[in-house]
Amino acid sequence: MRVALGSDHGGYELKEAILKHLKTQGLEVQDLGTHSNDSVDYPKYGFSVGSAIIKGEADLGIVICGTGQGISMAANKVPGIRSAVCSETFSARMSREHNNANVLALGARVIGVGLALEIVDVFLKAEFSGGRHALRLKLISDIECGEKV
Ligand SMILES: O=C(CO)[C@H](O)[C@H](O)COP(=O)(O)O
Repeated sequence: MRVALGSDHGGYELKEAILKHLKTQGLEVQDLGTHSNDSVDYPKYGFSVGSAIIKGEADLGIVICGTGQGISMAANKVPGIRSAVCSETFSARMSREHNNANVLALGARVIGVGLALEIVDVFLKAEFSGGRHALRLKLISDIECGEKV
């Protein structure tokens, strides 16, 4: 599995911990920045991760900022991206099983590293259930195309 990672300065240290964690699991990880604690603008990193997935360069993405909210909003503006902010493992699993989320968003100022790594593991392991959920995702996609649902 190929995973794209991105964060702003608020998420930089957690991104580094996740990068190390995923590499020890033998996953192919693309680090799209940021690369220091210097202040940057999170939309750029949400866009980079979302674009990598849509271009087929990564299977799933993980984005991190202070709260996870802003970078998730930015990633969700890339058509085809379904980014879910998760602060516990249940939502992380359901975001894959029911919503086929392709990006996990974390708030480095919200949760600690230990919980974040557990959430990452659950998210990457879970699989989309399909069935009735696929129809609902089609409706989300219709909204994205400007259709009324
Ligand atoms: O959480 C975030 C966006 O949702 C950002 O990380 C946060 O807004 C950055 O704040 P500051 O510039 O004060 O470090």
